[in-house]
Amino acid sequence: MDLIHCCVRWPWKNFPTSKTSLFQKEERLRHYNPLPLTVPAFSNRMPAQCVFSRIEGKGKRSPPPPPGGAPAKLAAASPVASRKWRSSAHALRGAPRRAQTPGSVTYVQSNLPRRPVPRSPRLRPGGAARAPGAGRTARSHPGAATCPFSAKMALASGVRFAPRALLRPWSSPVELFHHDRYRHHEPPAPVHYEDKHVSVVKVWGGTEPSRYFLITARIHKWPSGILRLGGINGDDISEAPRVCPWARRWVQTASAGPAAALSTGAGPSLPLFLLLAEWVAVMKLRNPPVNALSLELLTELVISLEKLENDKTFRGIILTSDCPRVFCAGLDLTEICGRNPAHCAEYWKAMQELWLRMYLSSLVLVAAINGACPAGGCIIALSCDCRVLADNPKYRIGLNETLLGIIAPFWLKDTYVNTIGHRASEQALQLGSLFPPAEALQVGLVDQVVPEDQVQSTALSEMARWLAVPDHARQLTKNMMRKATADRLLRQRDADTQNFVSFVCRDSIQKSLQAYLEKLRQRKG
Ligand SMILES: CCCCC/C=C\C/C=C\CC/C=C/CC(=O)SCCNC(=O)CCNC(=O)[C@H](O)C(C)(C)COP(=O)(O)OP(=O)(O)OC[C@H]1O[C@@H](n2cnc3c(N)ncnc32)[C@H](O)[C@@H]1OP(=O)(O)O
Repeated sequence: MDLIHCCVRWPWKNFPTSKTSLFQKEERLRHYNPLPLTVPAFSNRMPAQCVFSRIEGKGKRSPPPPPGGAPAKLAAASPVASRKWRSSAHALRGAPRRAQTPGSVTYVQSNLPRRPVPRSPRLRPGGAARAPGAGRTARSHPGAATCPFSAKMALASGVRFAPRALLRPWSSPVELFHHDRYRHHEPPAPVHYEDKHVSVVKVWGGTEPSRYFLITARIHKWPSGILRLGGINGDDISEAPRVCPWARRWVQTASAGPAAALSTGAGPSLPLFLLLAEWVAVMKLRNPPVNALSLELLTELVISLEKLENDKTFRGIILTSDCPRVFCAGLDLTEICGRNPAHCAEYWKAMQELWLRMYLSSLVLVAAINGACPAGGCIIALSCDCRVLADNPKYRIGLNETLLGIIAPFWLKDTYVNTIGHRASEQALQLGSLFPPAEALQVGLVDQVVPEDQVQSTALSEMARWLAVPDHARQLTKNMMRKATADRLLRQRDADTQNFVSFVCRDSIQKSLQAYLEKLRQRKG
């Protein structure tokens, strides 16, 4: 199994959601206006703050990433993830750290007006419809006067209350544009910002209500012309890891291009545009040939889930397969065929544990089902919050236990019933139905069926949709919906294990499992 971490542009996590907190924040900022704002600490929670800053004059080489914290946690979770984190973190850290050289950075910050200001910042895209008073309120602080970029952008976009927008170090007019759009459920539209240093050529919104987007910008006098600053809209997930490295690339380009000035201290300074990154883990099941749930894979999954749950950097996991044509073949029959009862018991406990963790996970789990998904594979998918299935008639999904001569335990049945209802489950379970995509969609087993090459990007869009909901409300609701089902297993876990062991260890069941495995092997030949 592989963990790949990608950034989803997600600025809301630390955004004050309640009116009170937003108001308090504003009040605090209005009366206490320390200048310059301190460079935000590089925290575990937010690997990259959206900093709207400008580097001026001499810069120092960026220091190494901090010890401990998120890198250490990630290192424990996955060396790959850790490497990726470190490289991106390093890149993202580079600029703000350089900026910490006294006097070398100016946070874009405006004089805060003493007069009351509208509480809800509204942005009007296109720049034409400037909000009344925007010109008066969006004056920059003298320290920021050398950086007209942000103020101009804010003005062009018609920010009603630019100072507040600019004071939030993780915010920018571009983000606010999207927040606002989102709140008003309007489709995103391209915007255009101009500055003598940078034009943000286009902000590509995801289809509403997703809010990740990419920004294309032109850095004037920049040899490479248009530069993609970040975003993943419409990209295949396999490209998602590029989202973080954009910052690294940008910084690298910066030191190679005209902005070599940054390191030499000569030449013009350039605005630096860092985007907030939050993290969605992409878990790829990789247990060839068919991702059968071996004891090892189950254990890996449980451990990874626990680590991701505990690492508050993550809000969601996209679960998909690295094996061609198969999402997950369900229980590894070799783990319960010809094995002793103790092994079967250990195996079943691991299966229970995985289901419990997934079913009650506080993270958003999206299954990107890019292959066949029978039996236990279907249960893995049903434990997620949302399922996107590739439109291929060979990729069938369902609980086919009866066809193997075995019986789905009550909690598998409950999961099925909770998803597709009682009557449909009754029929499908008895018949051991495996549904092709169109039927799976019709019966409600999956939420979307899309062409195979769009499974990952659709999963990402779905993820954005689910992450749009405040975590606490979504988590409590999930718990409310699922707890009773999970509790039922928790109450009878030992009995369920005993049932399983005594059932699969019966001679007759062992024989039918053997015969089934044999059939699978022969089918290949
Ligand atoms: C009243 C008392 C009640 C008590 C109740 C208590 C407990 C209940 C008891 C039991 C409940 C158990 C719940 C079970 C849920 C399950 O998950 S059972 C597993 C069901 N899985 C399947 O049926 C899937 C079978 N596989 C396939 O259909 C196909 O392999 C595939 C996934 C569609 C892929 O097809 P493809 O053509 O690509 O591959 P091959 O078929 O050629 O297979 C390649 C290779 O892999 C082996 N293999 C396939 N599936 C499994 C598997 N599940 N486990 C182990 N090995 C598998 C296959 O044999 C081939 O092997 P090779 O020839 O050696 O290469």
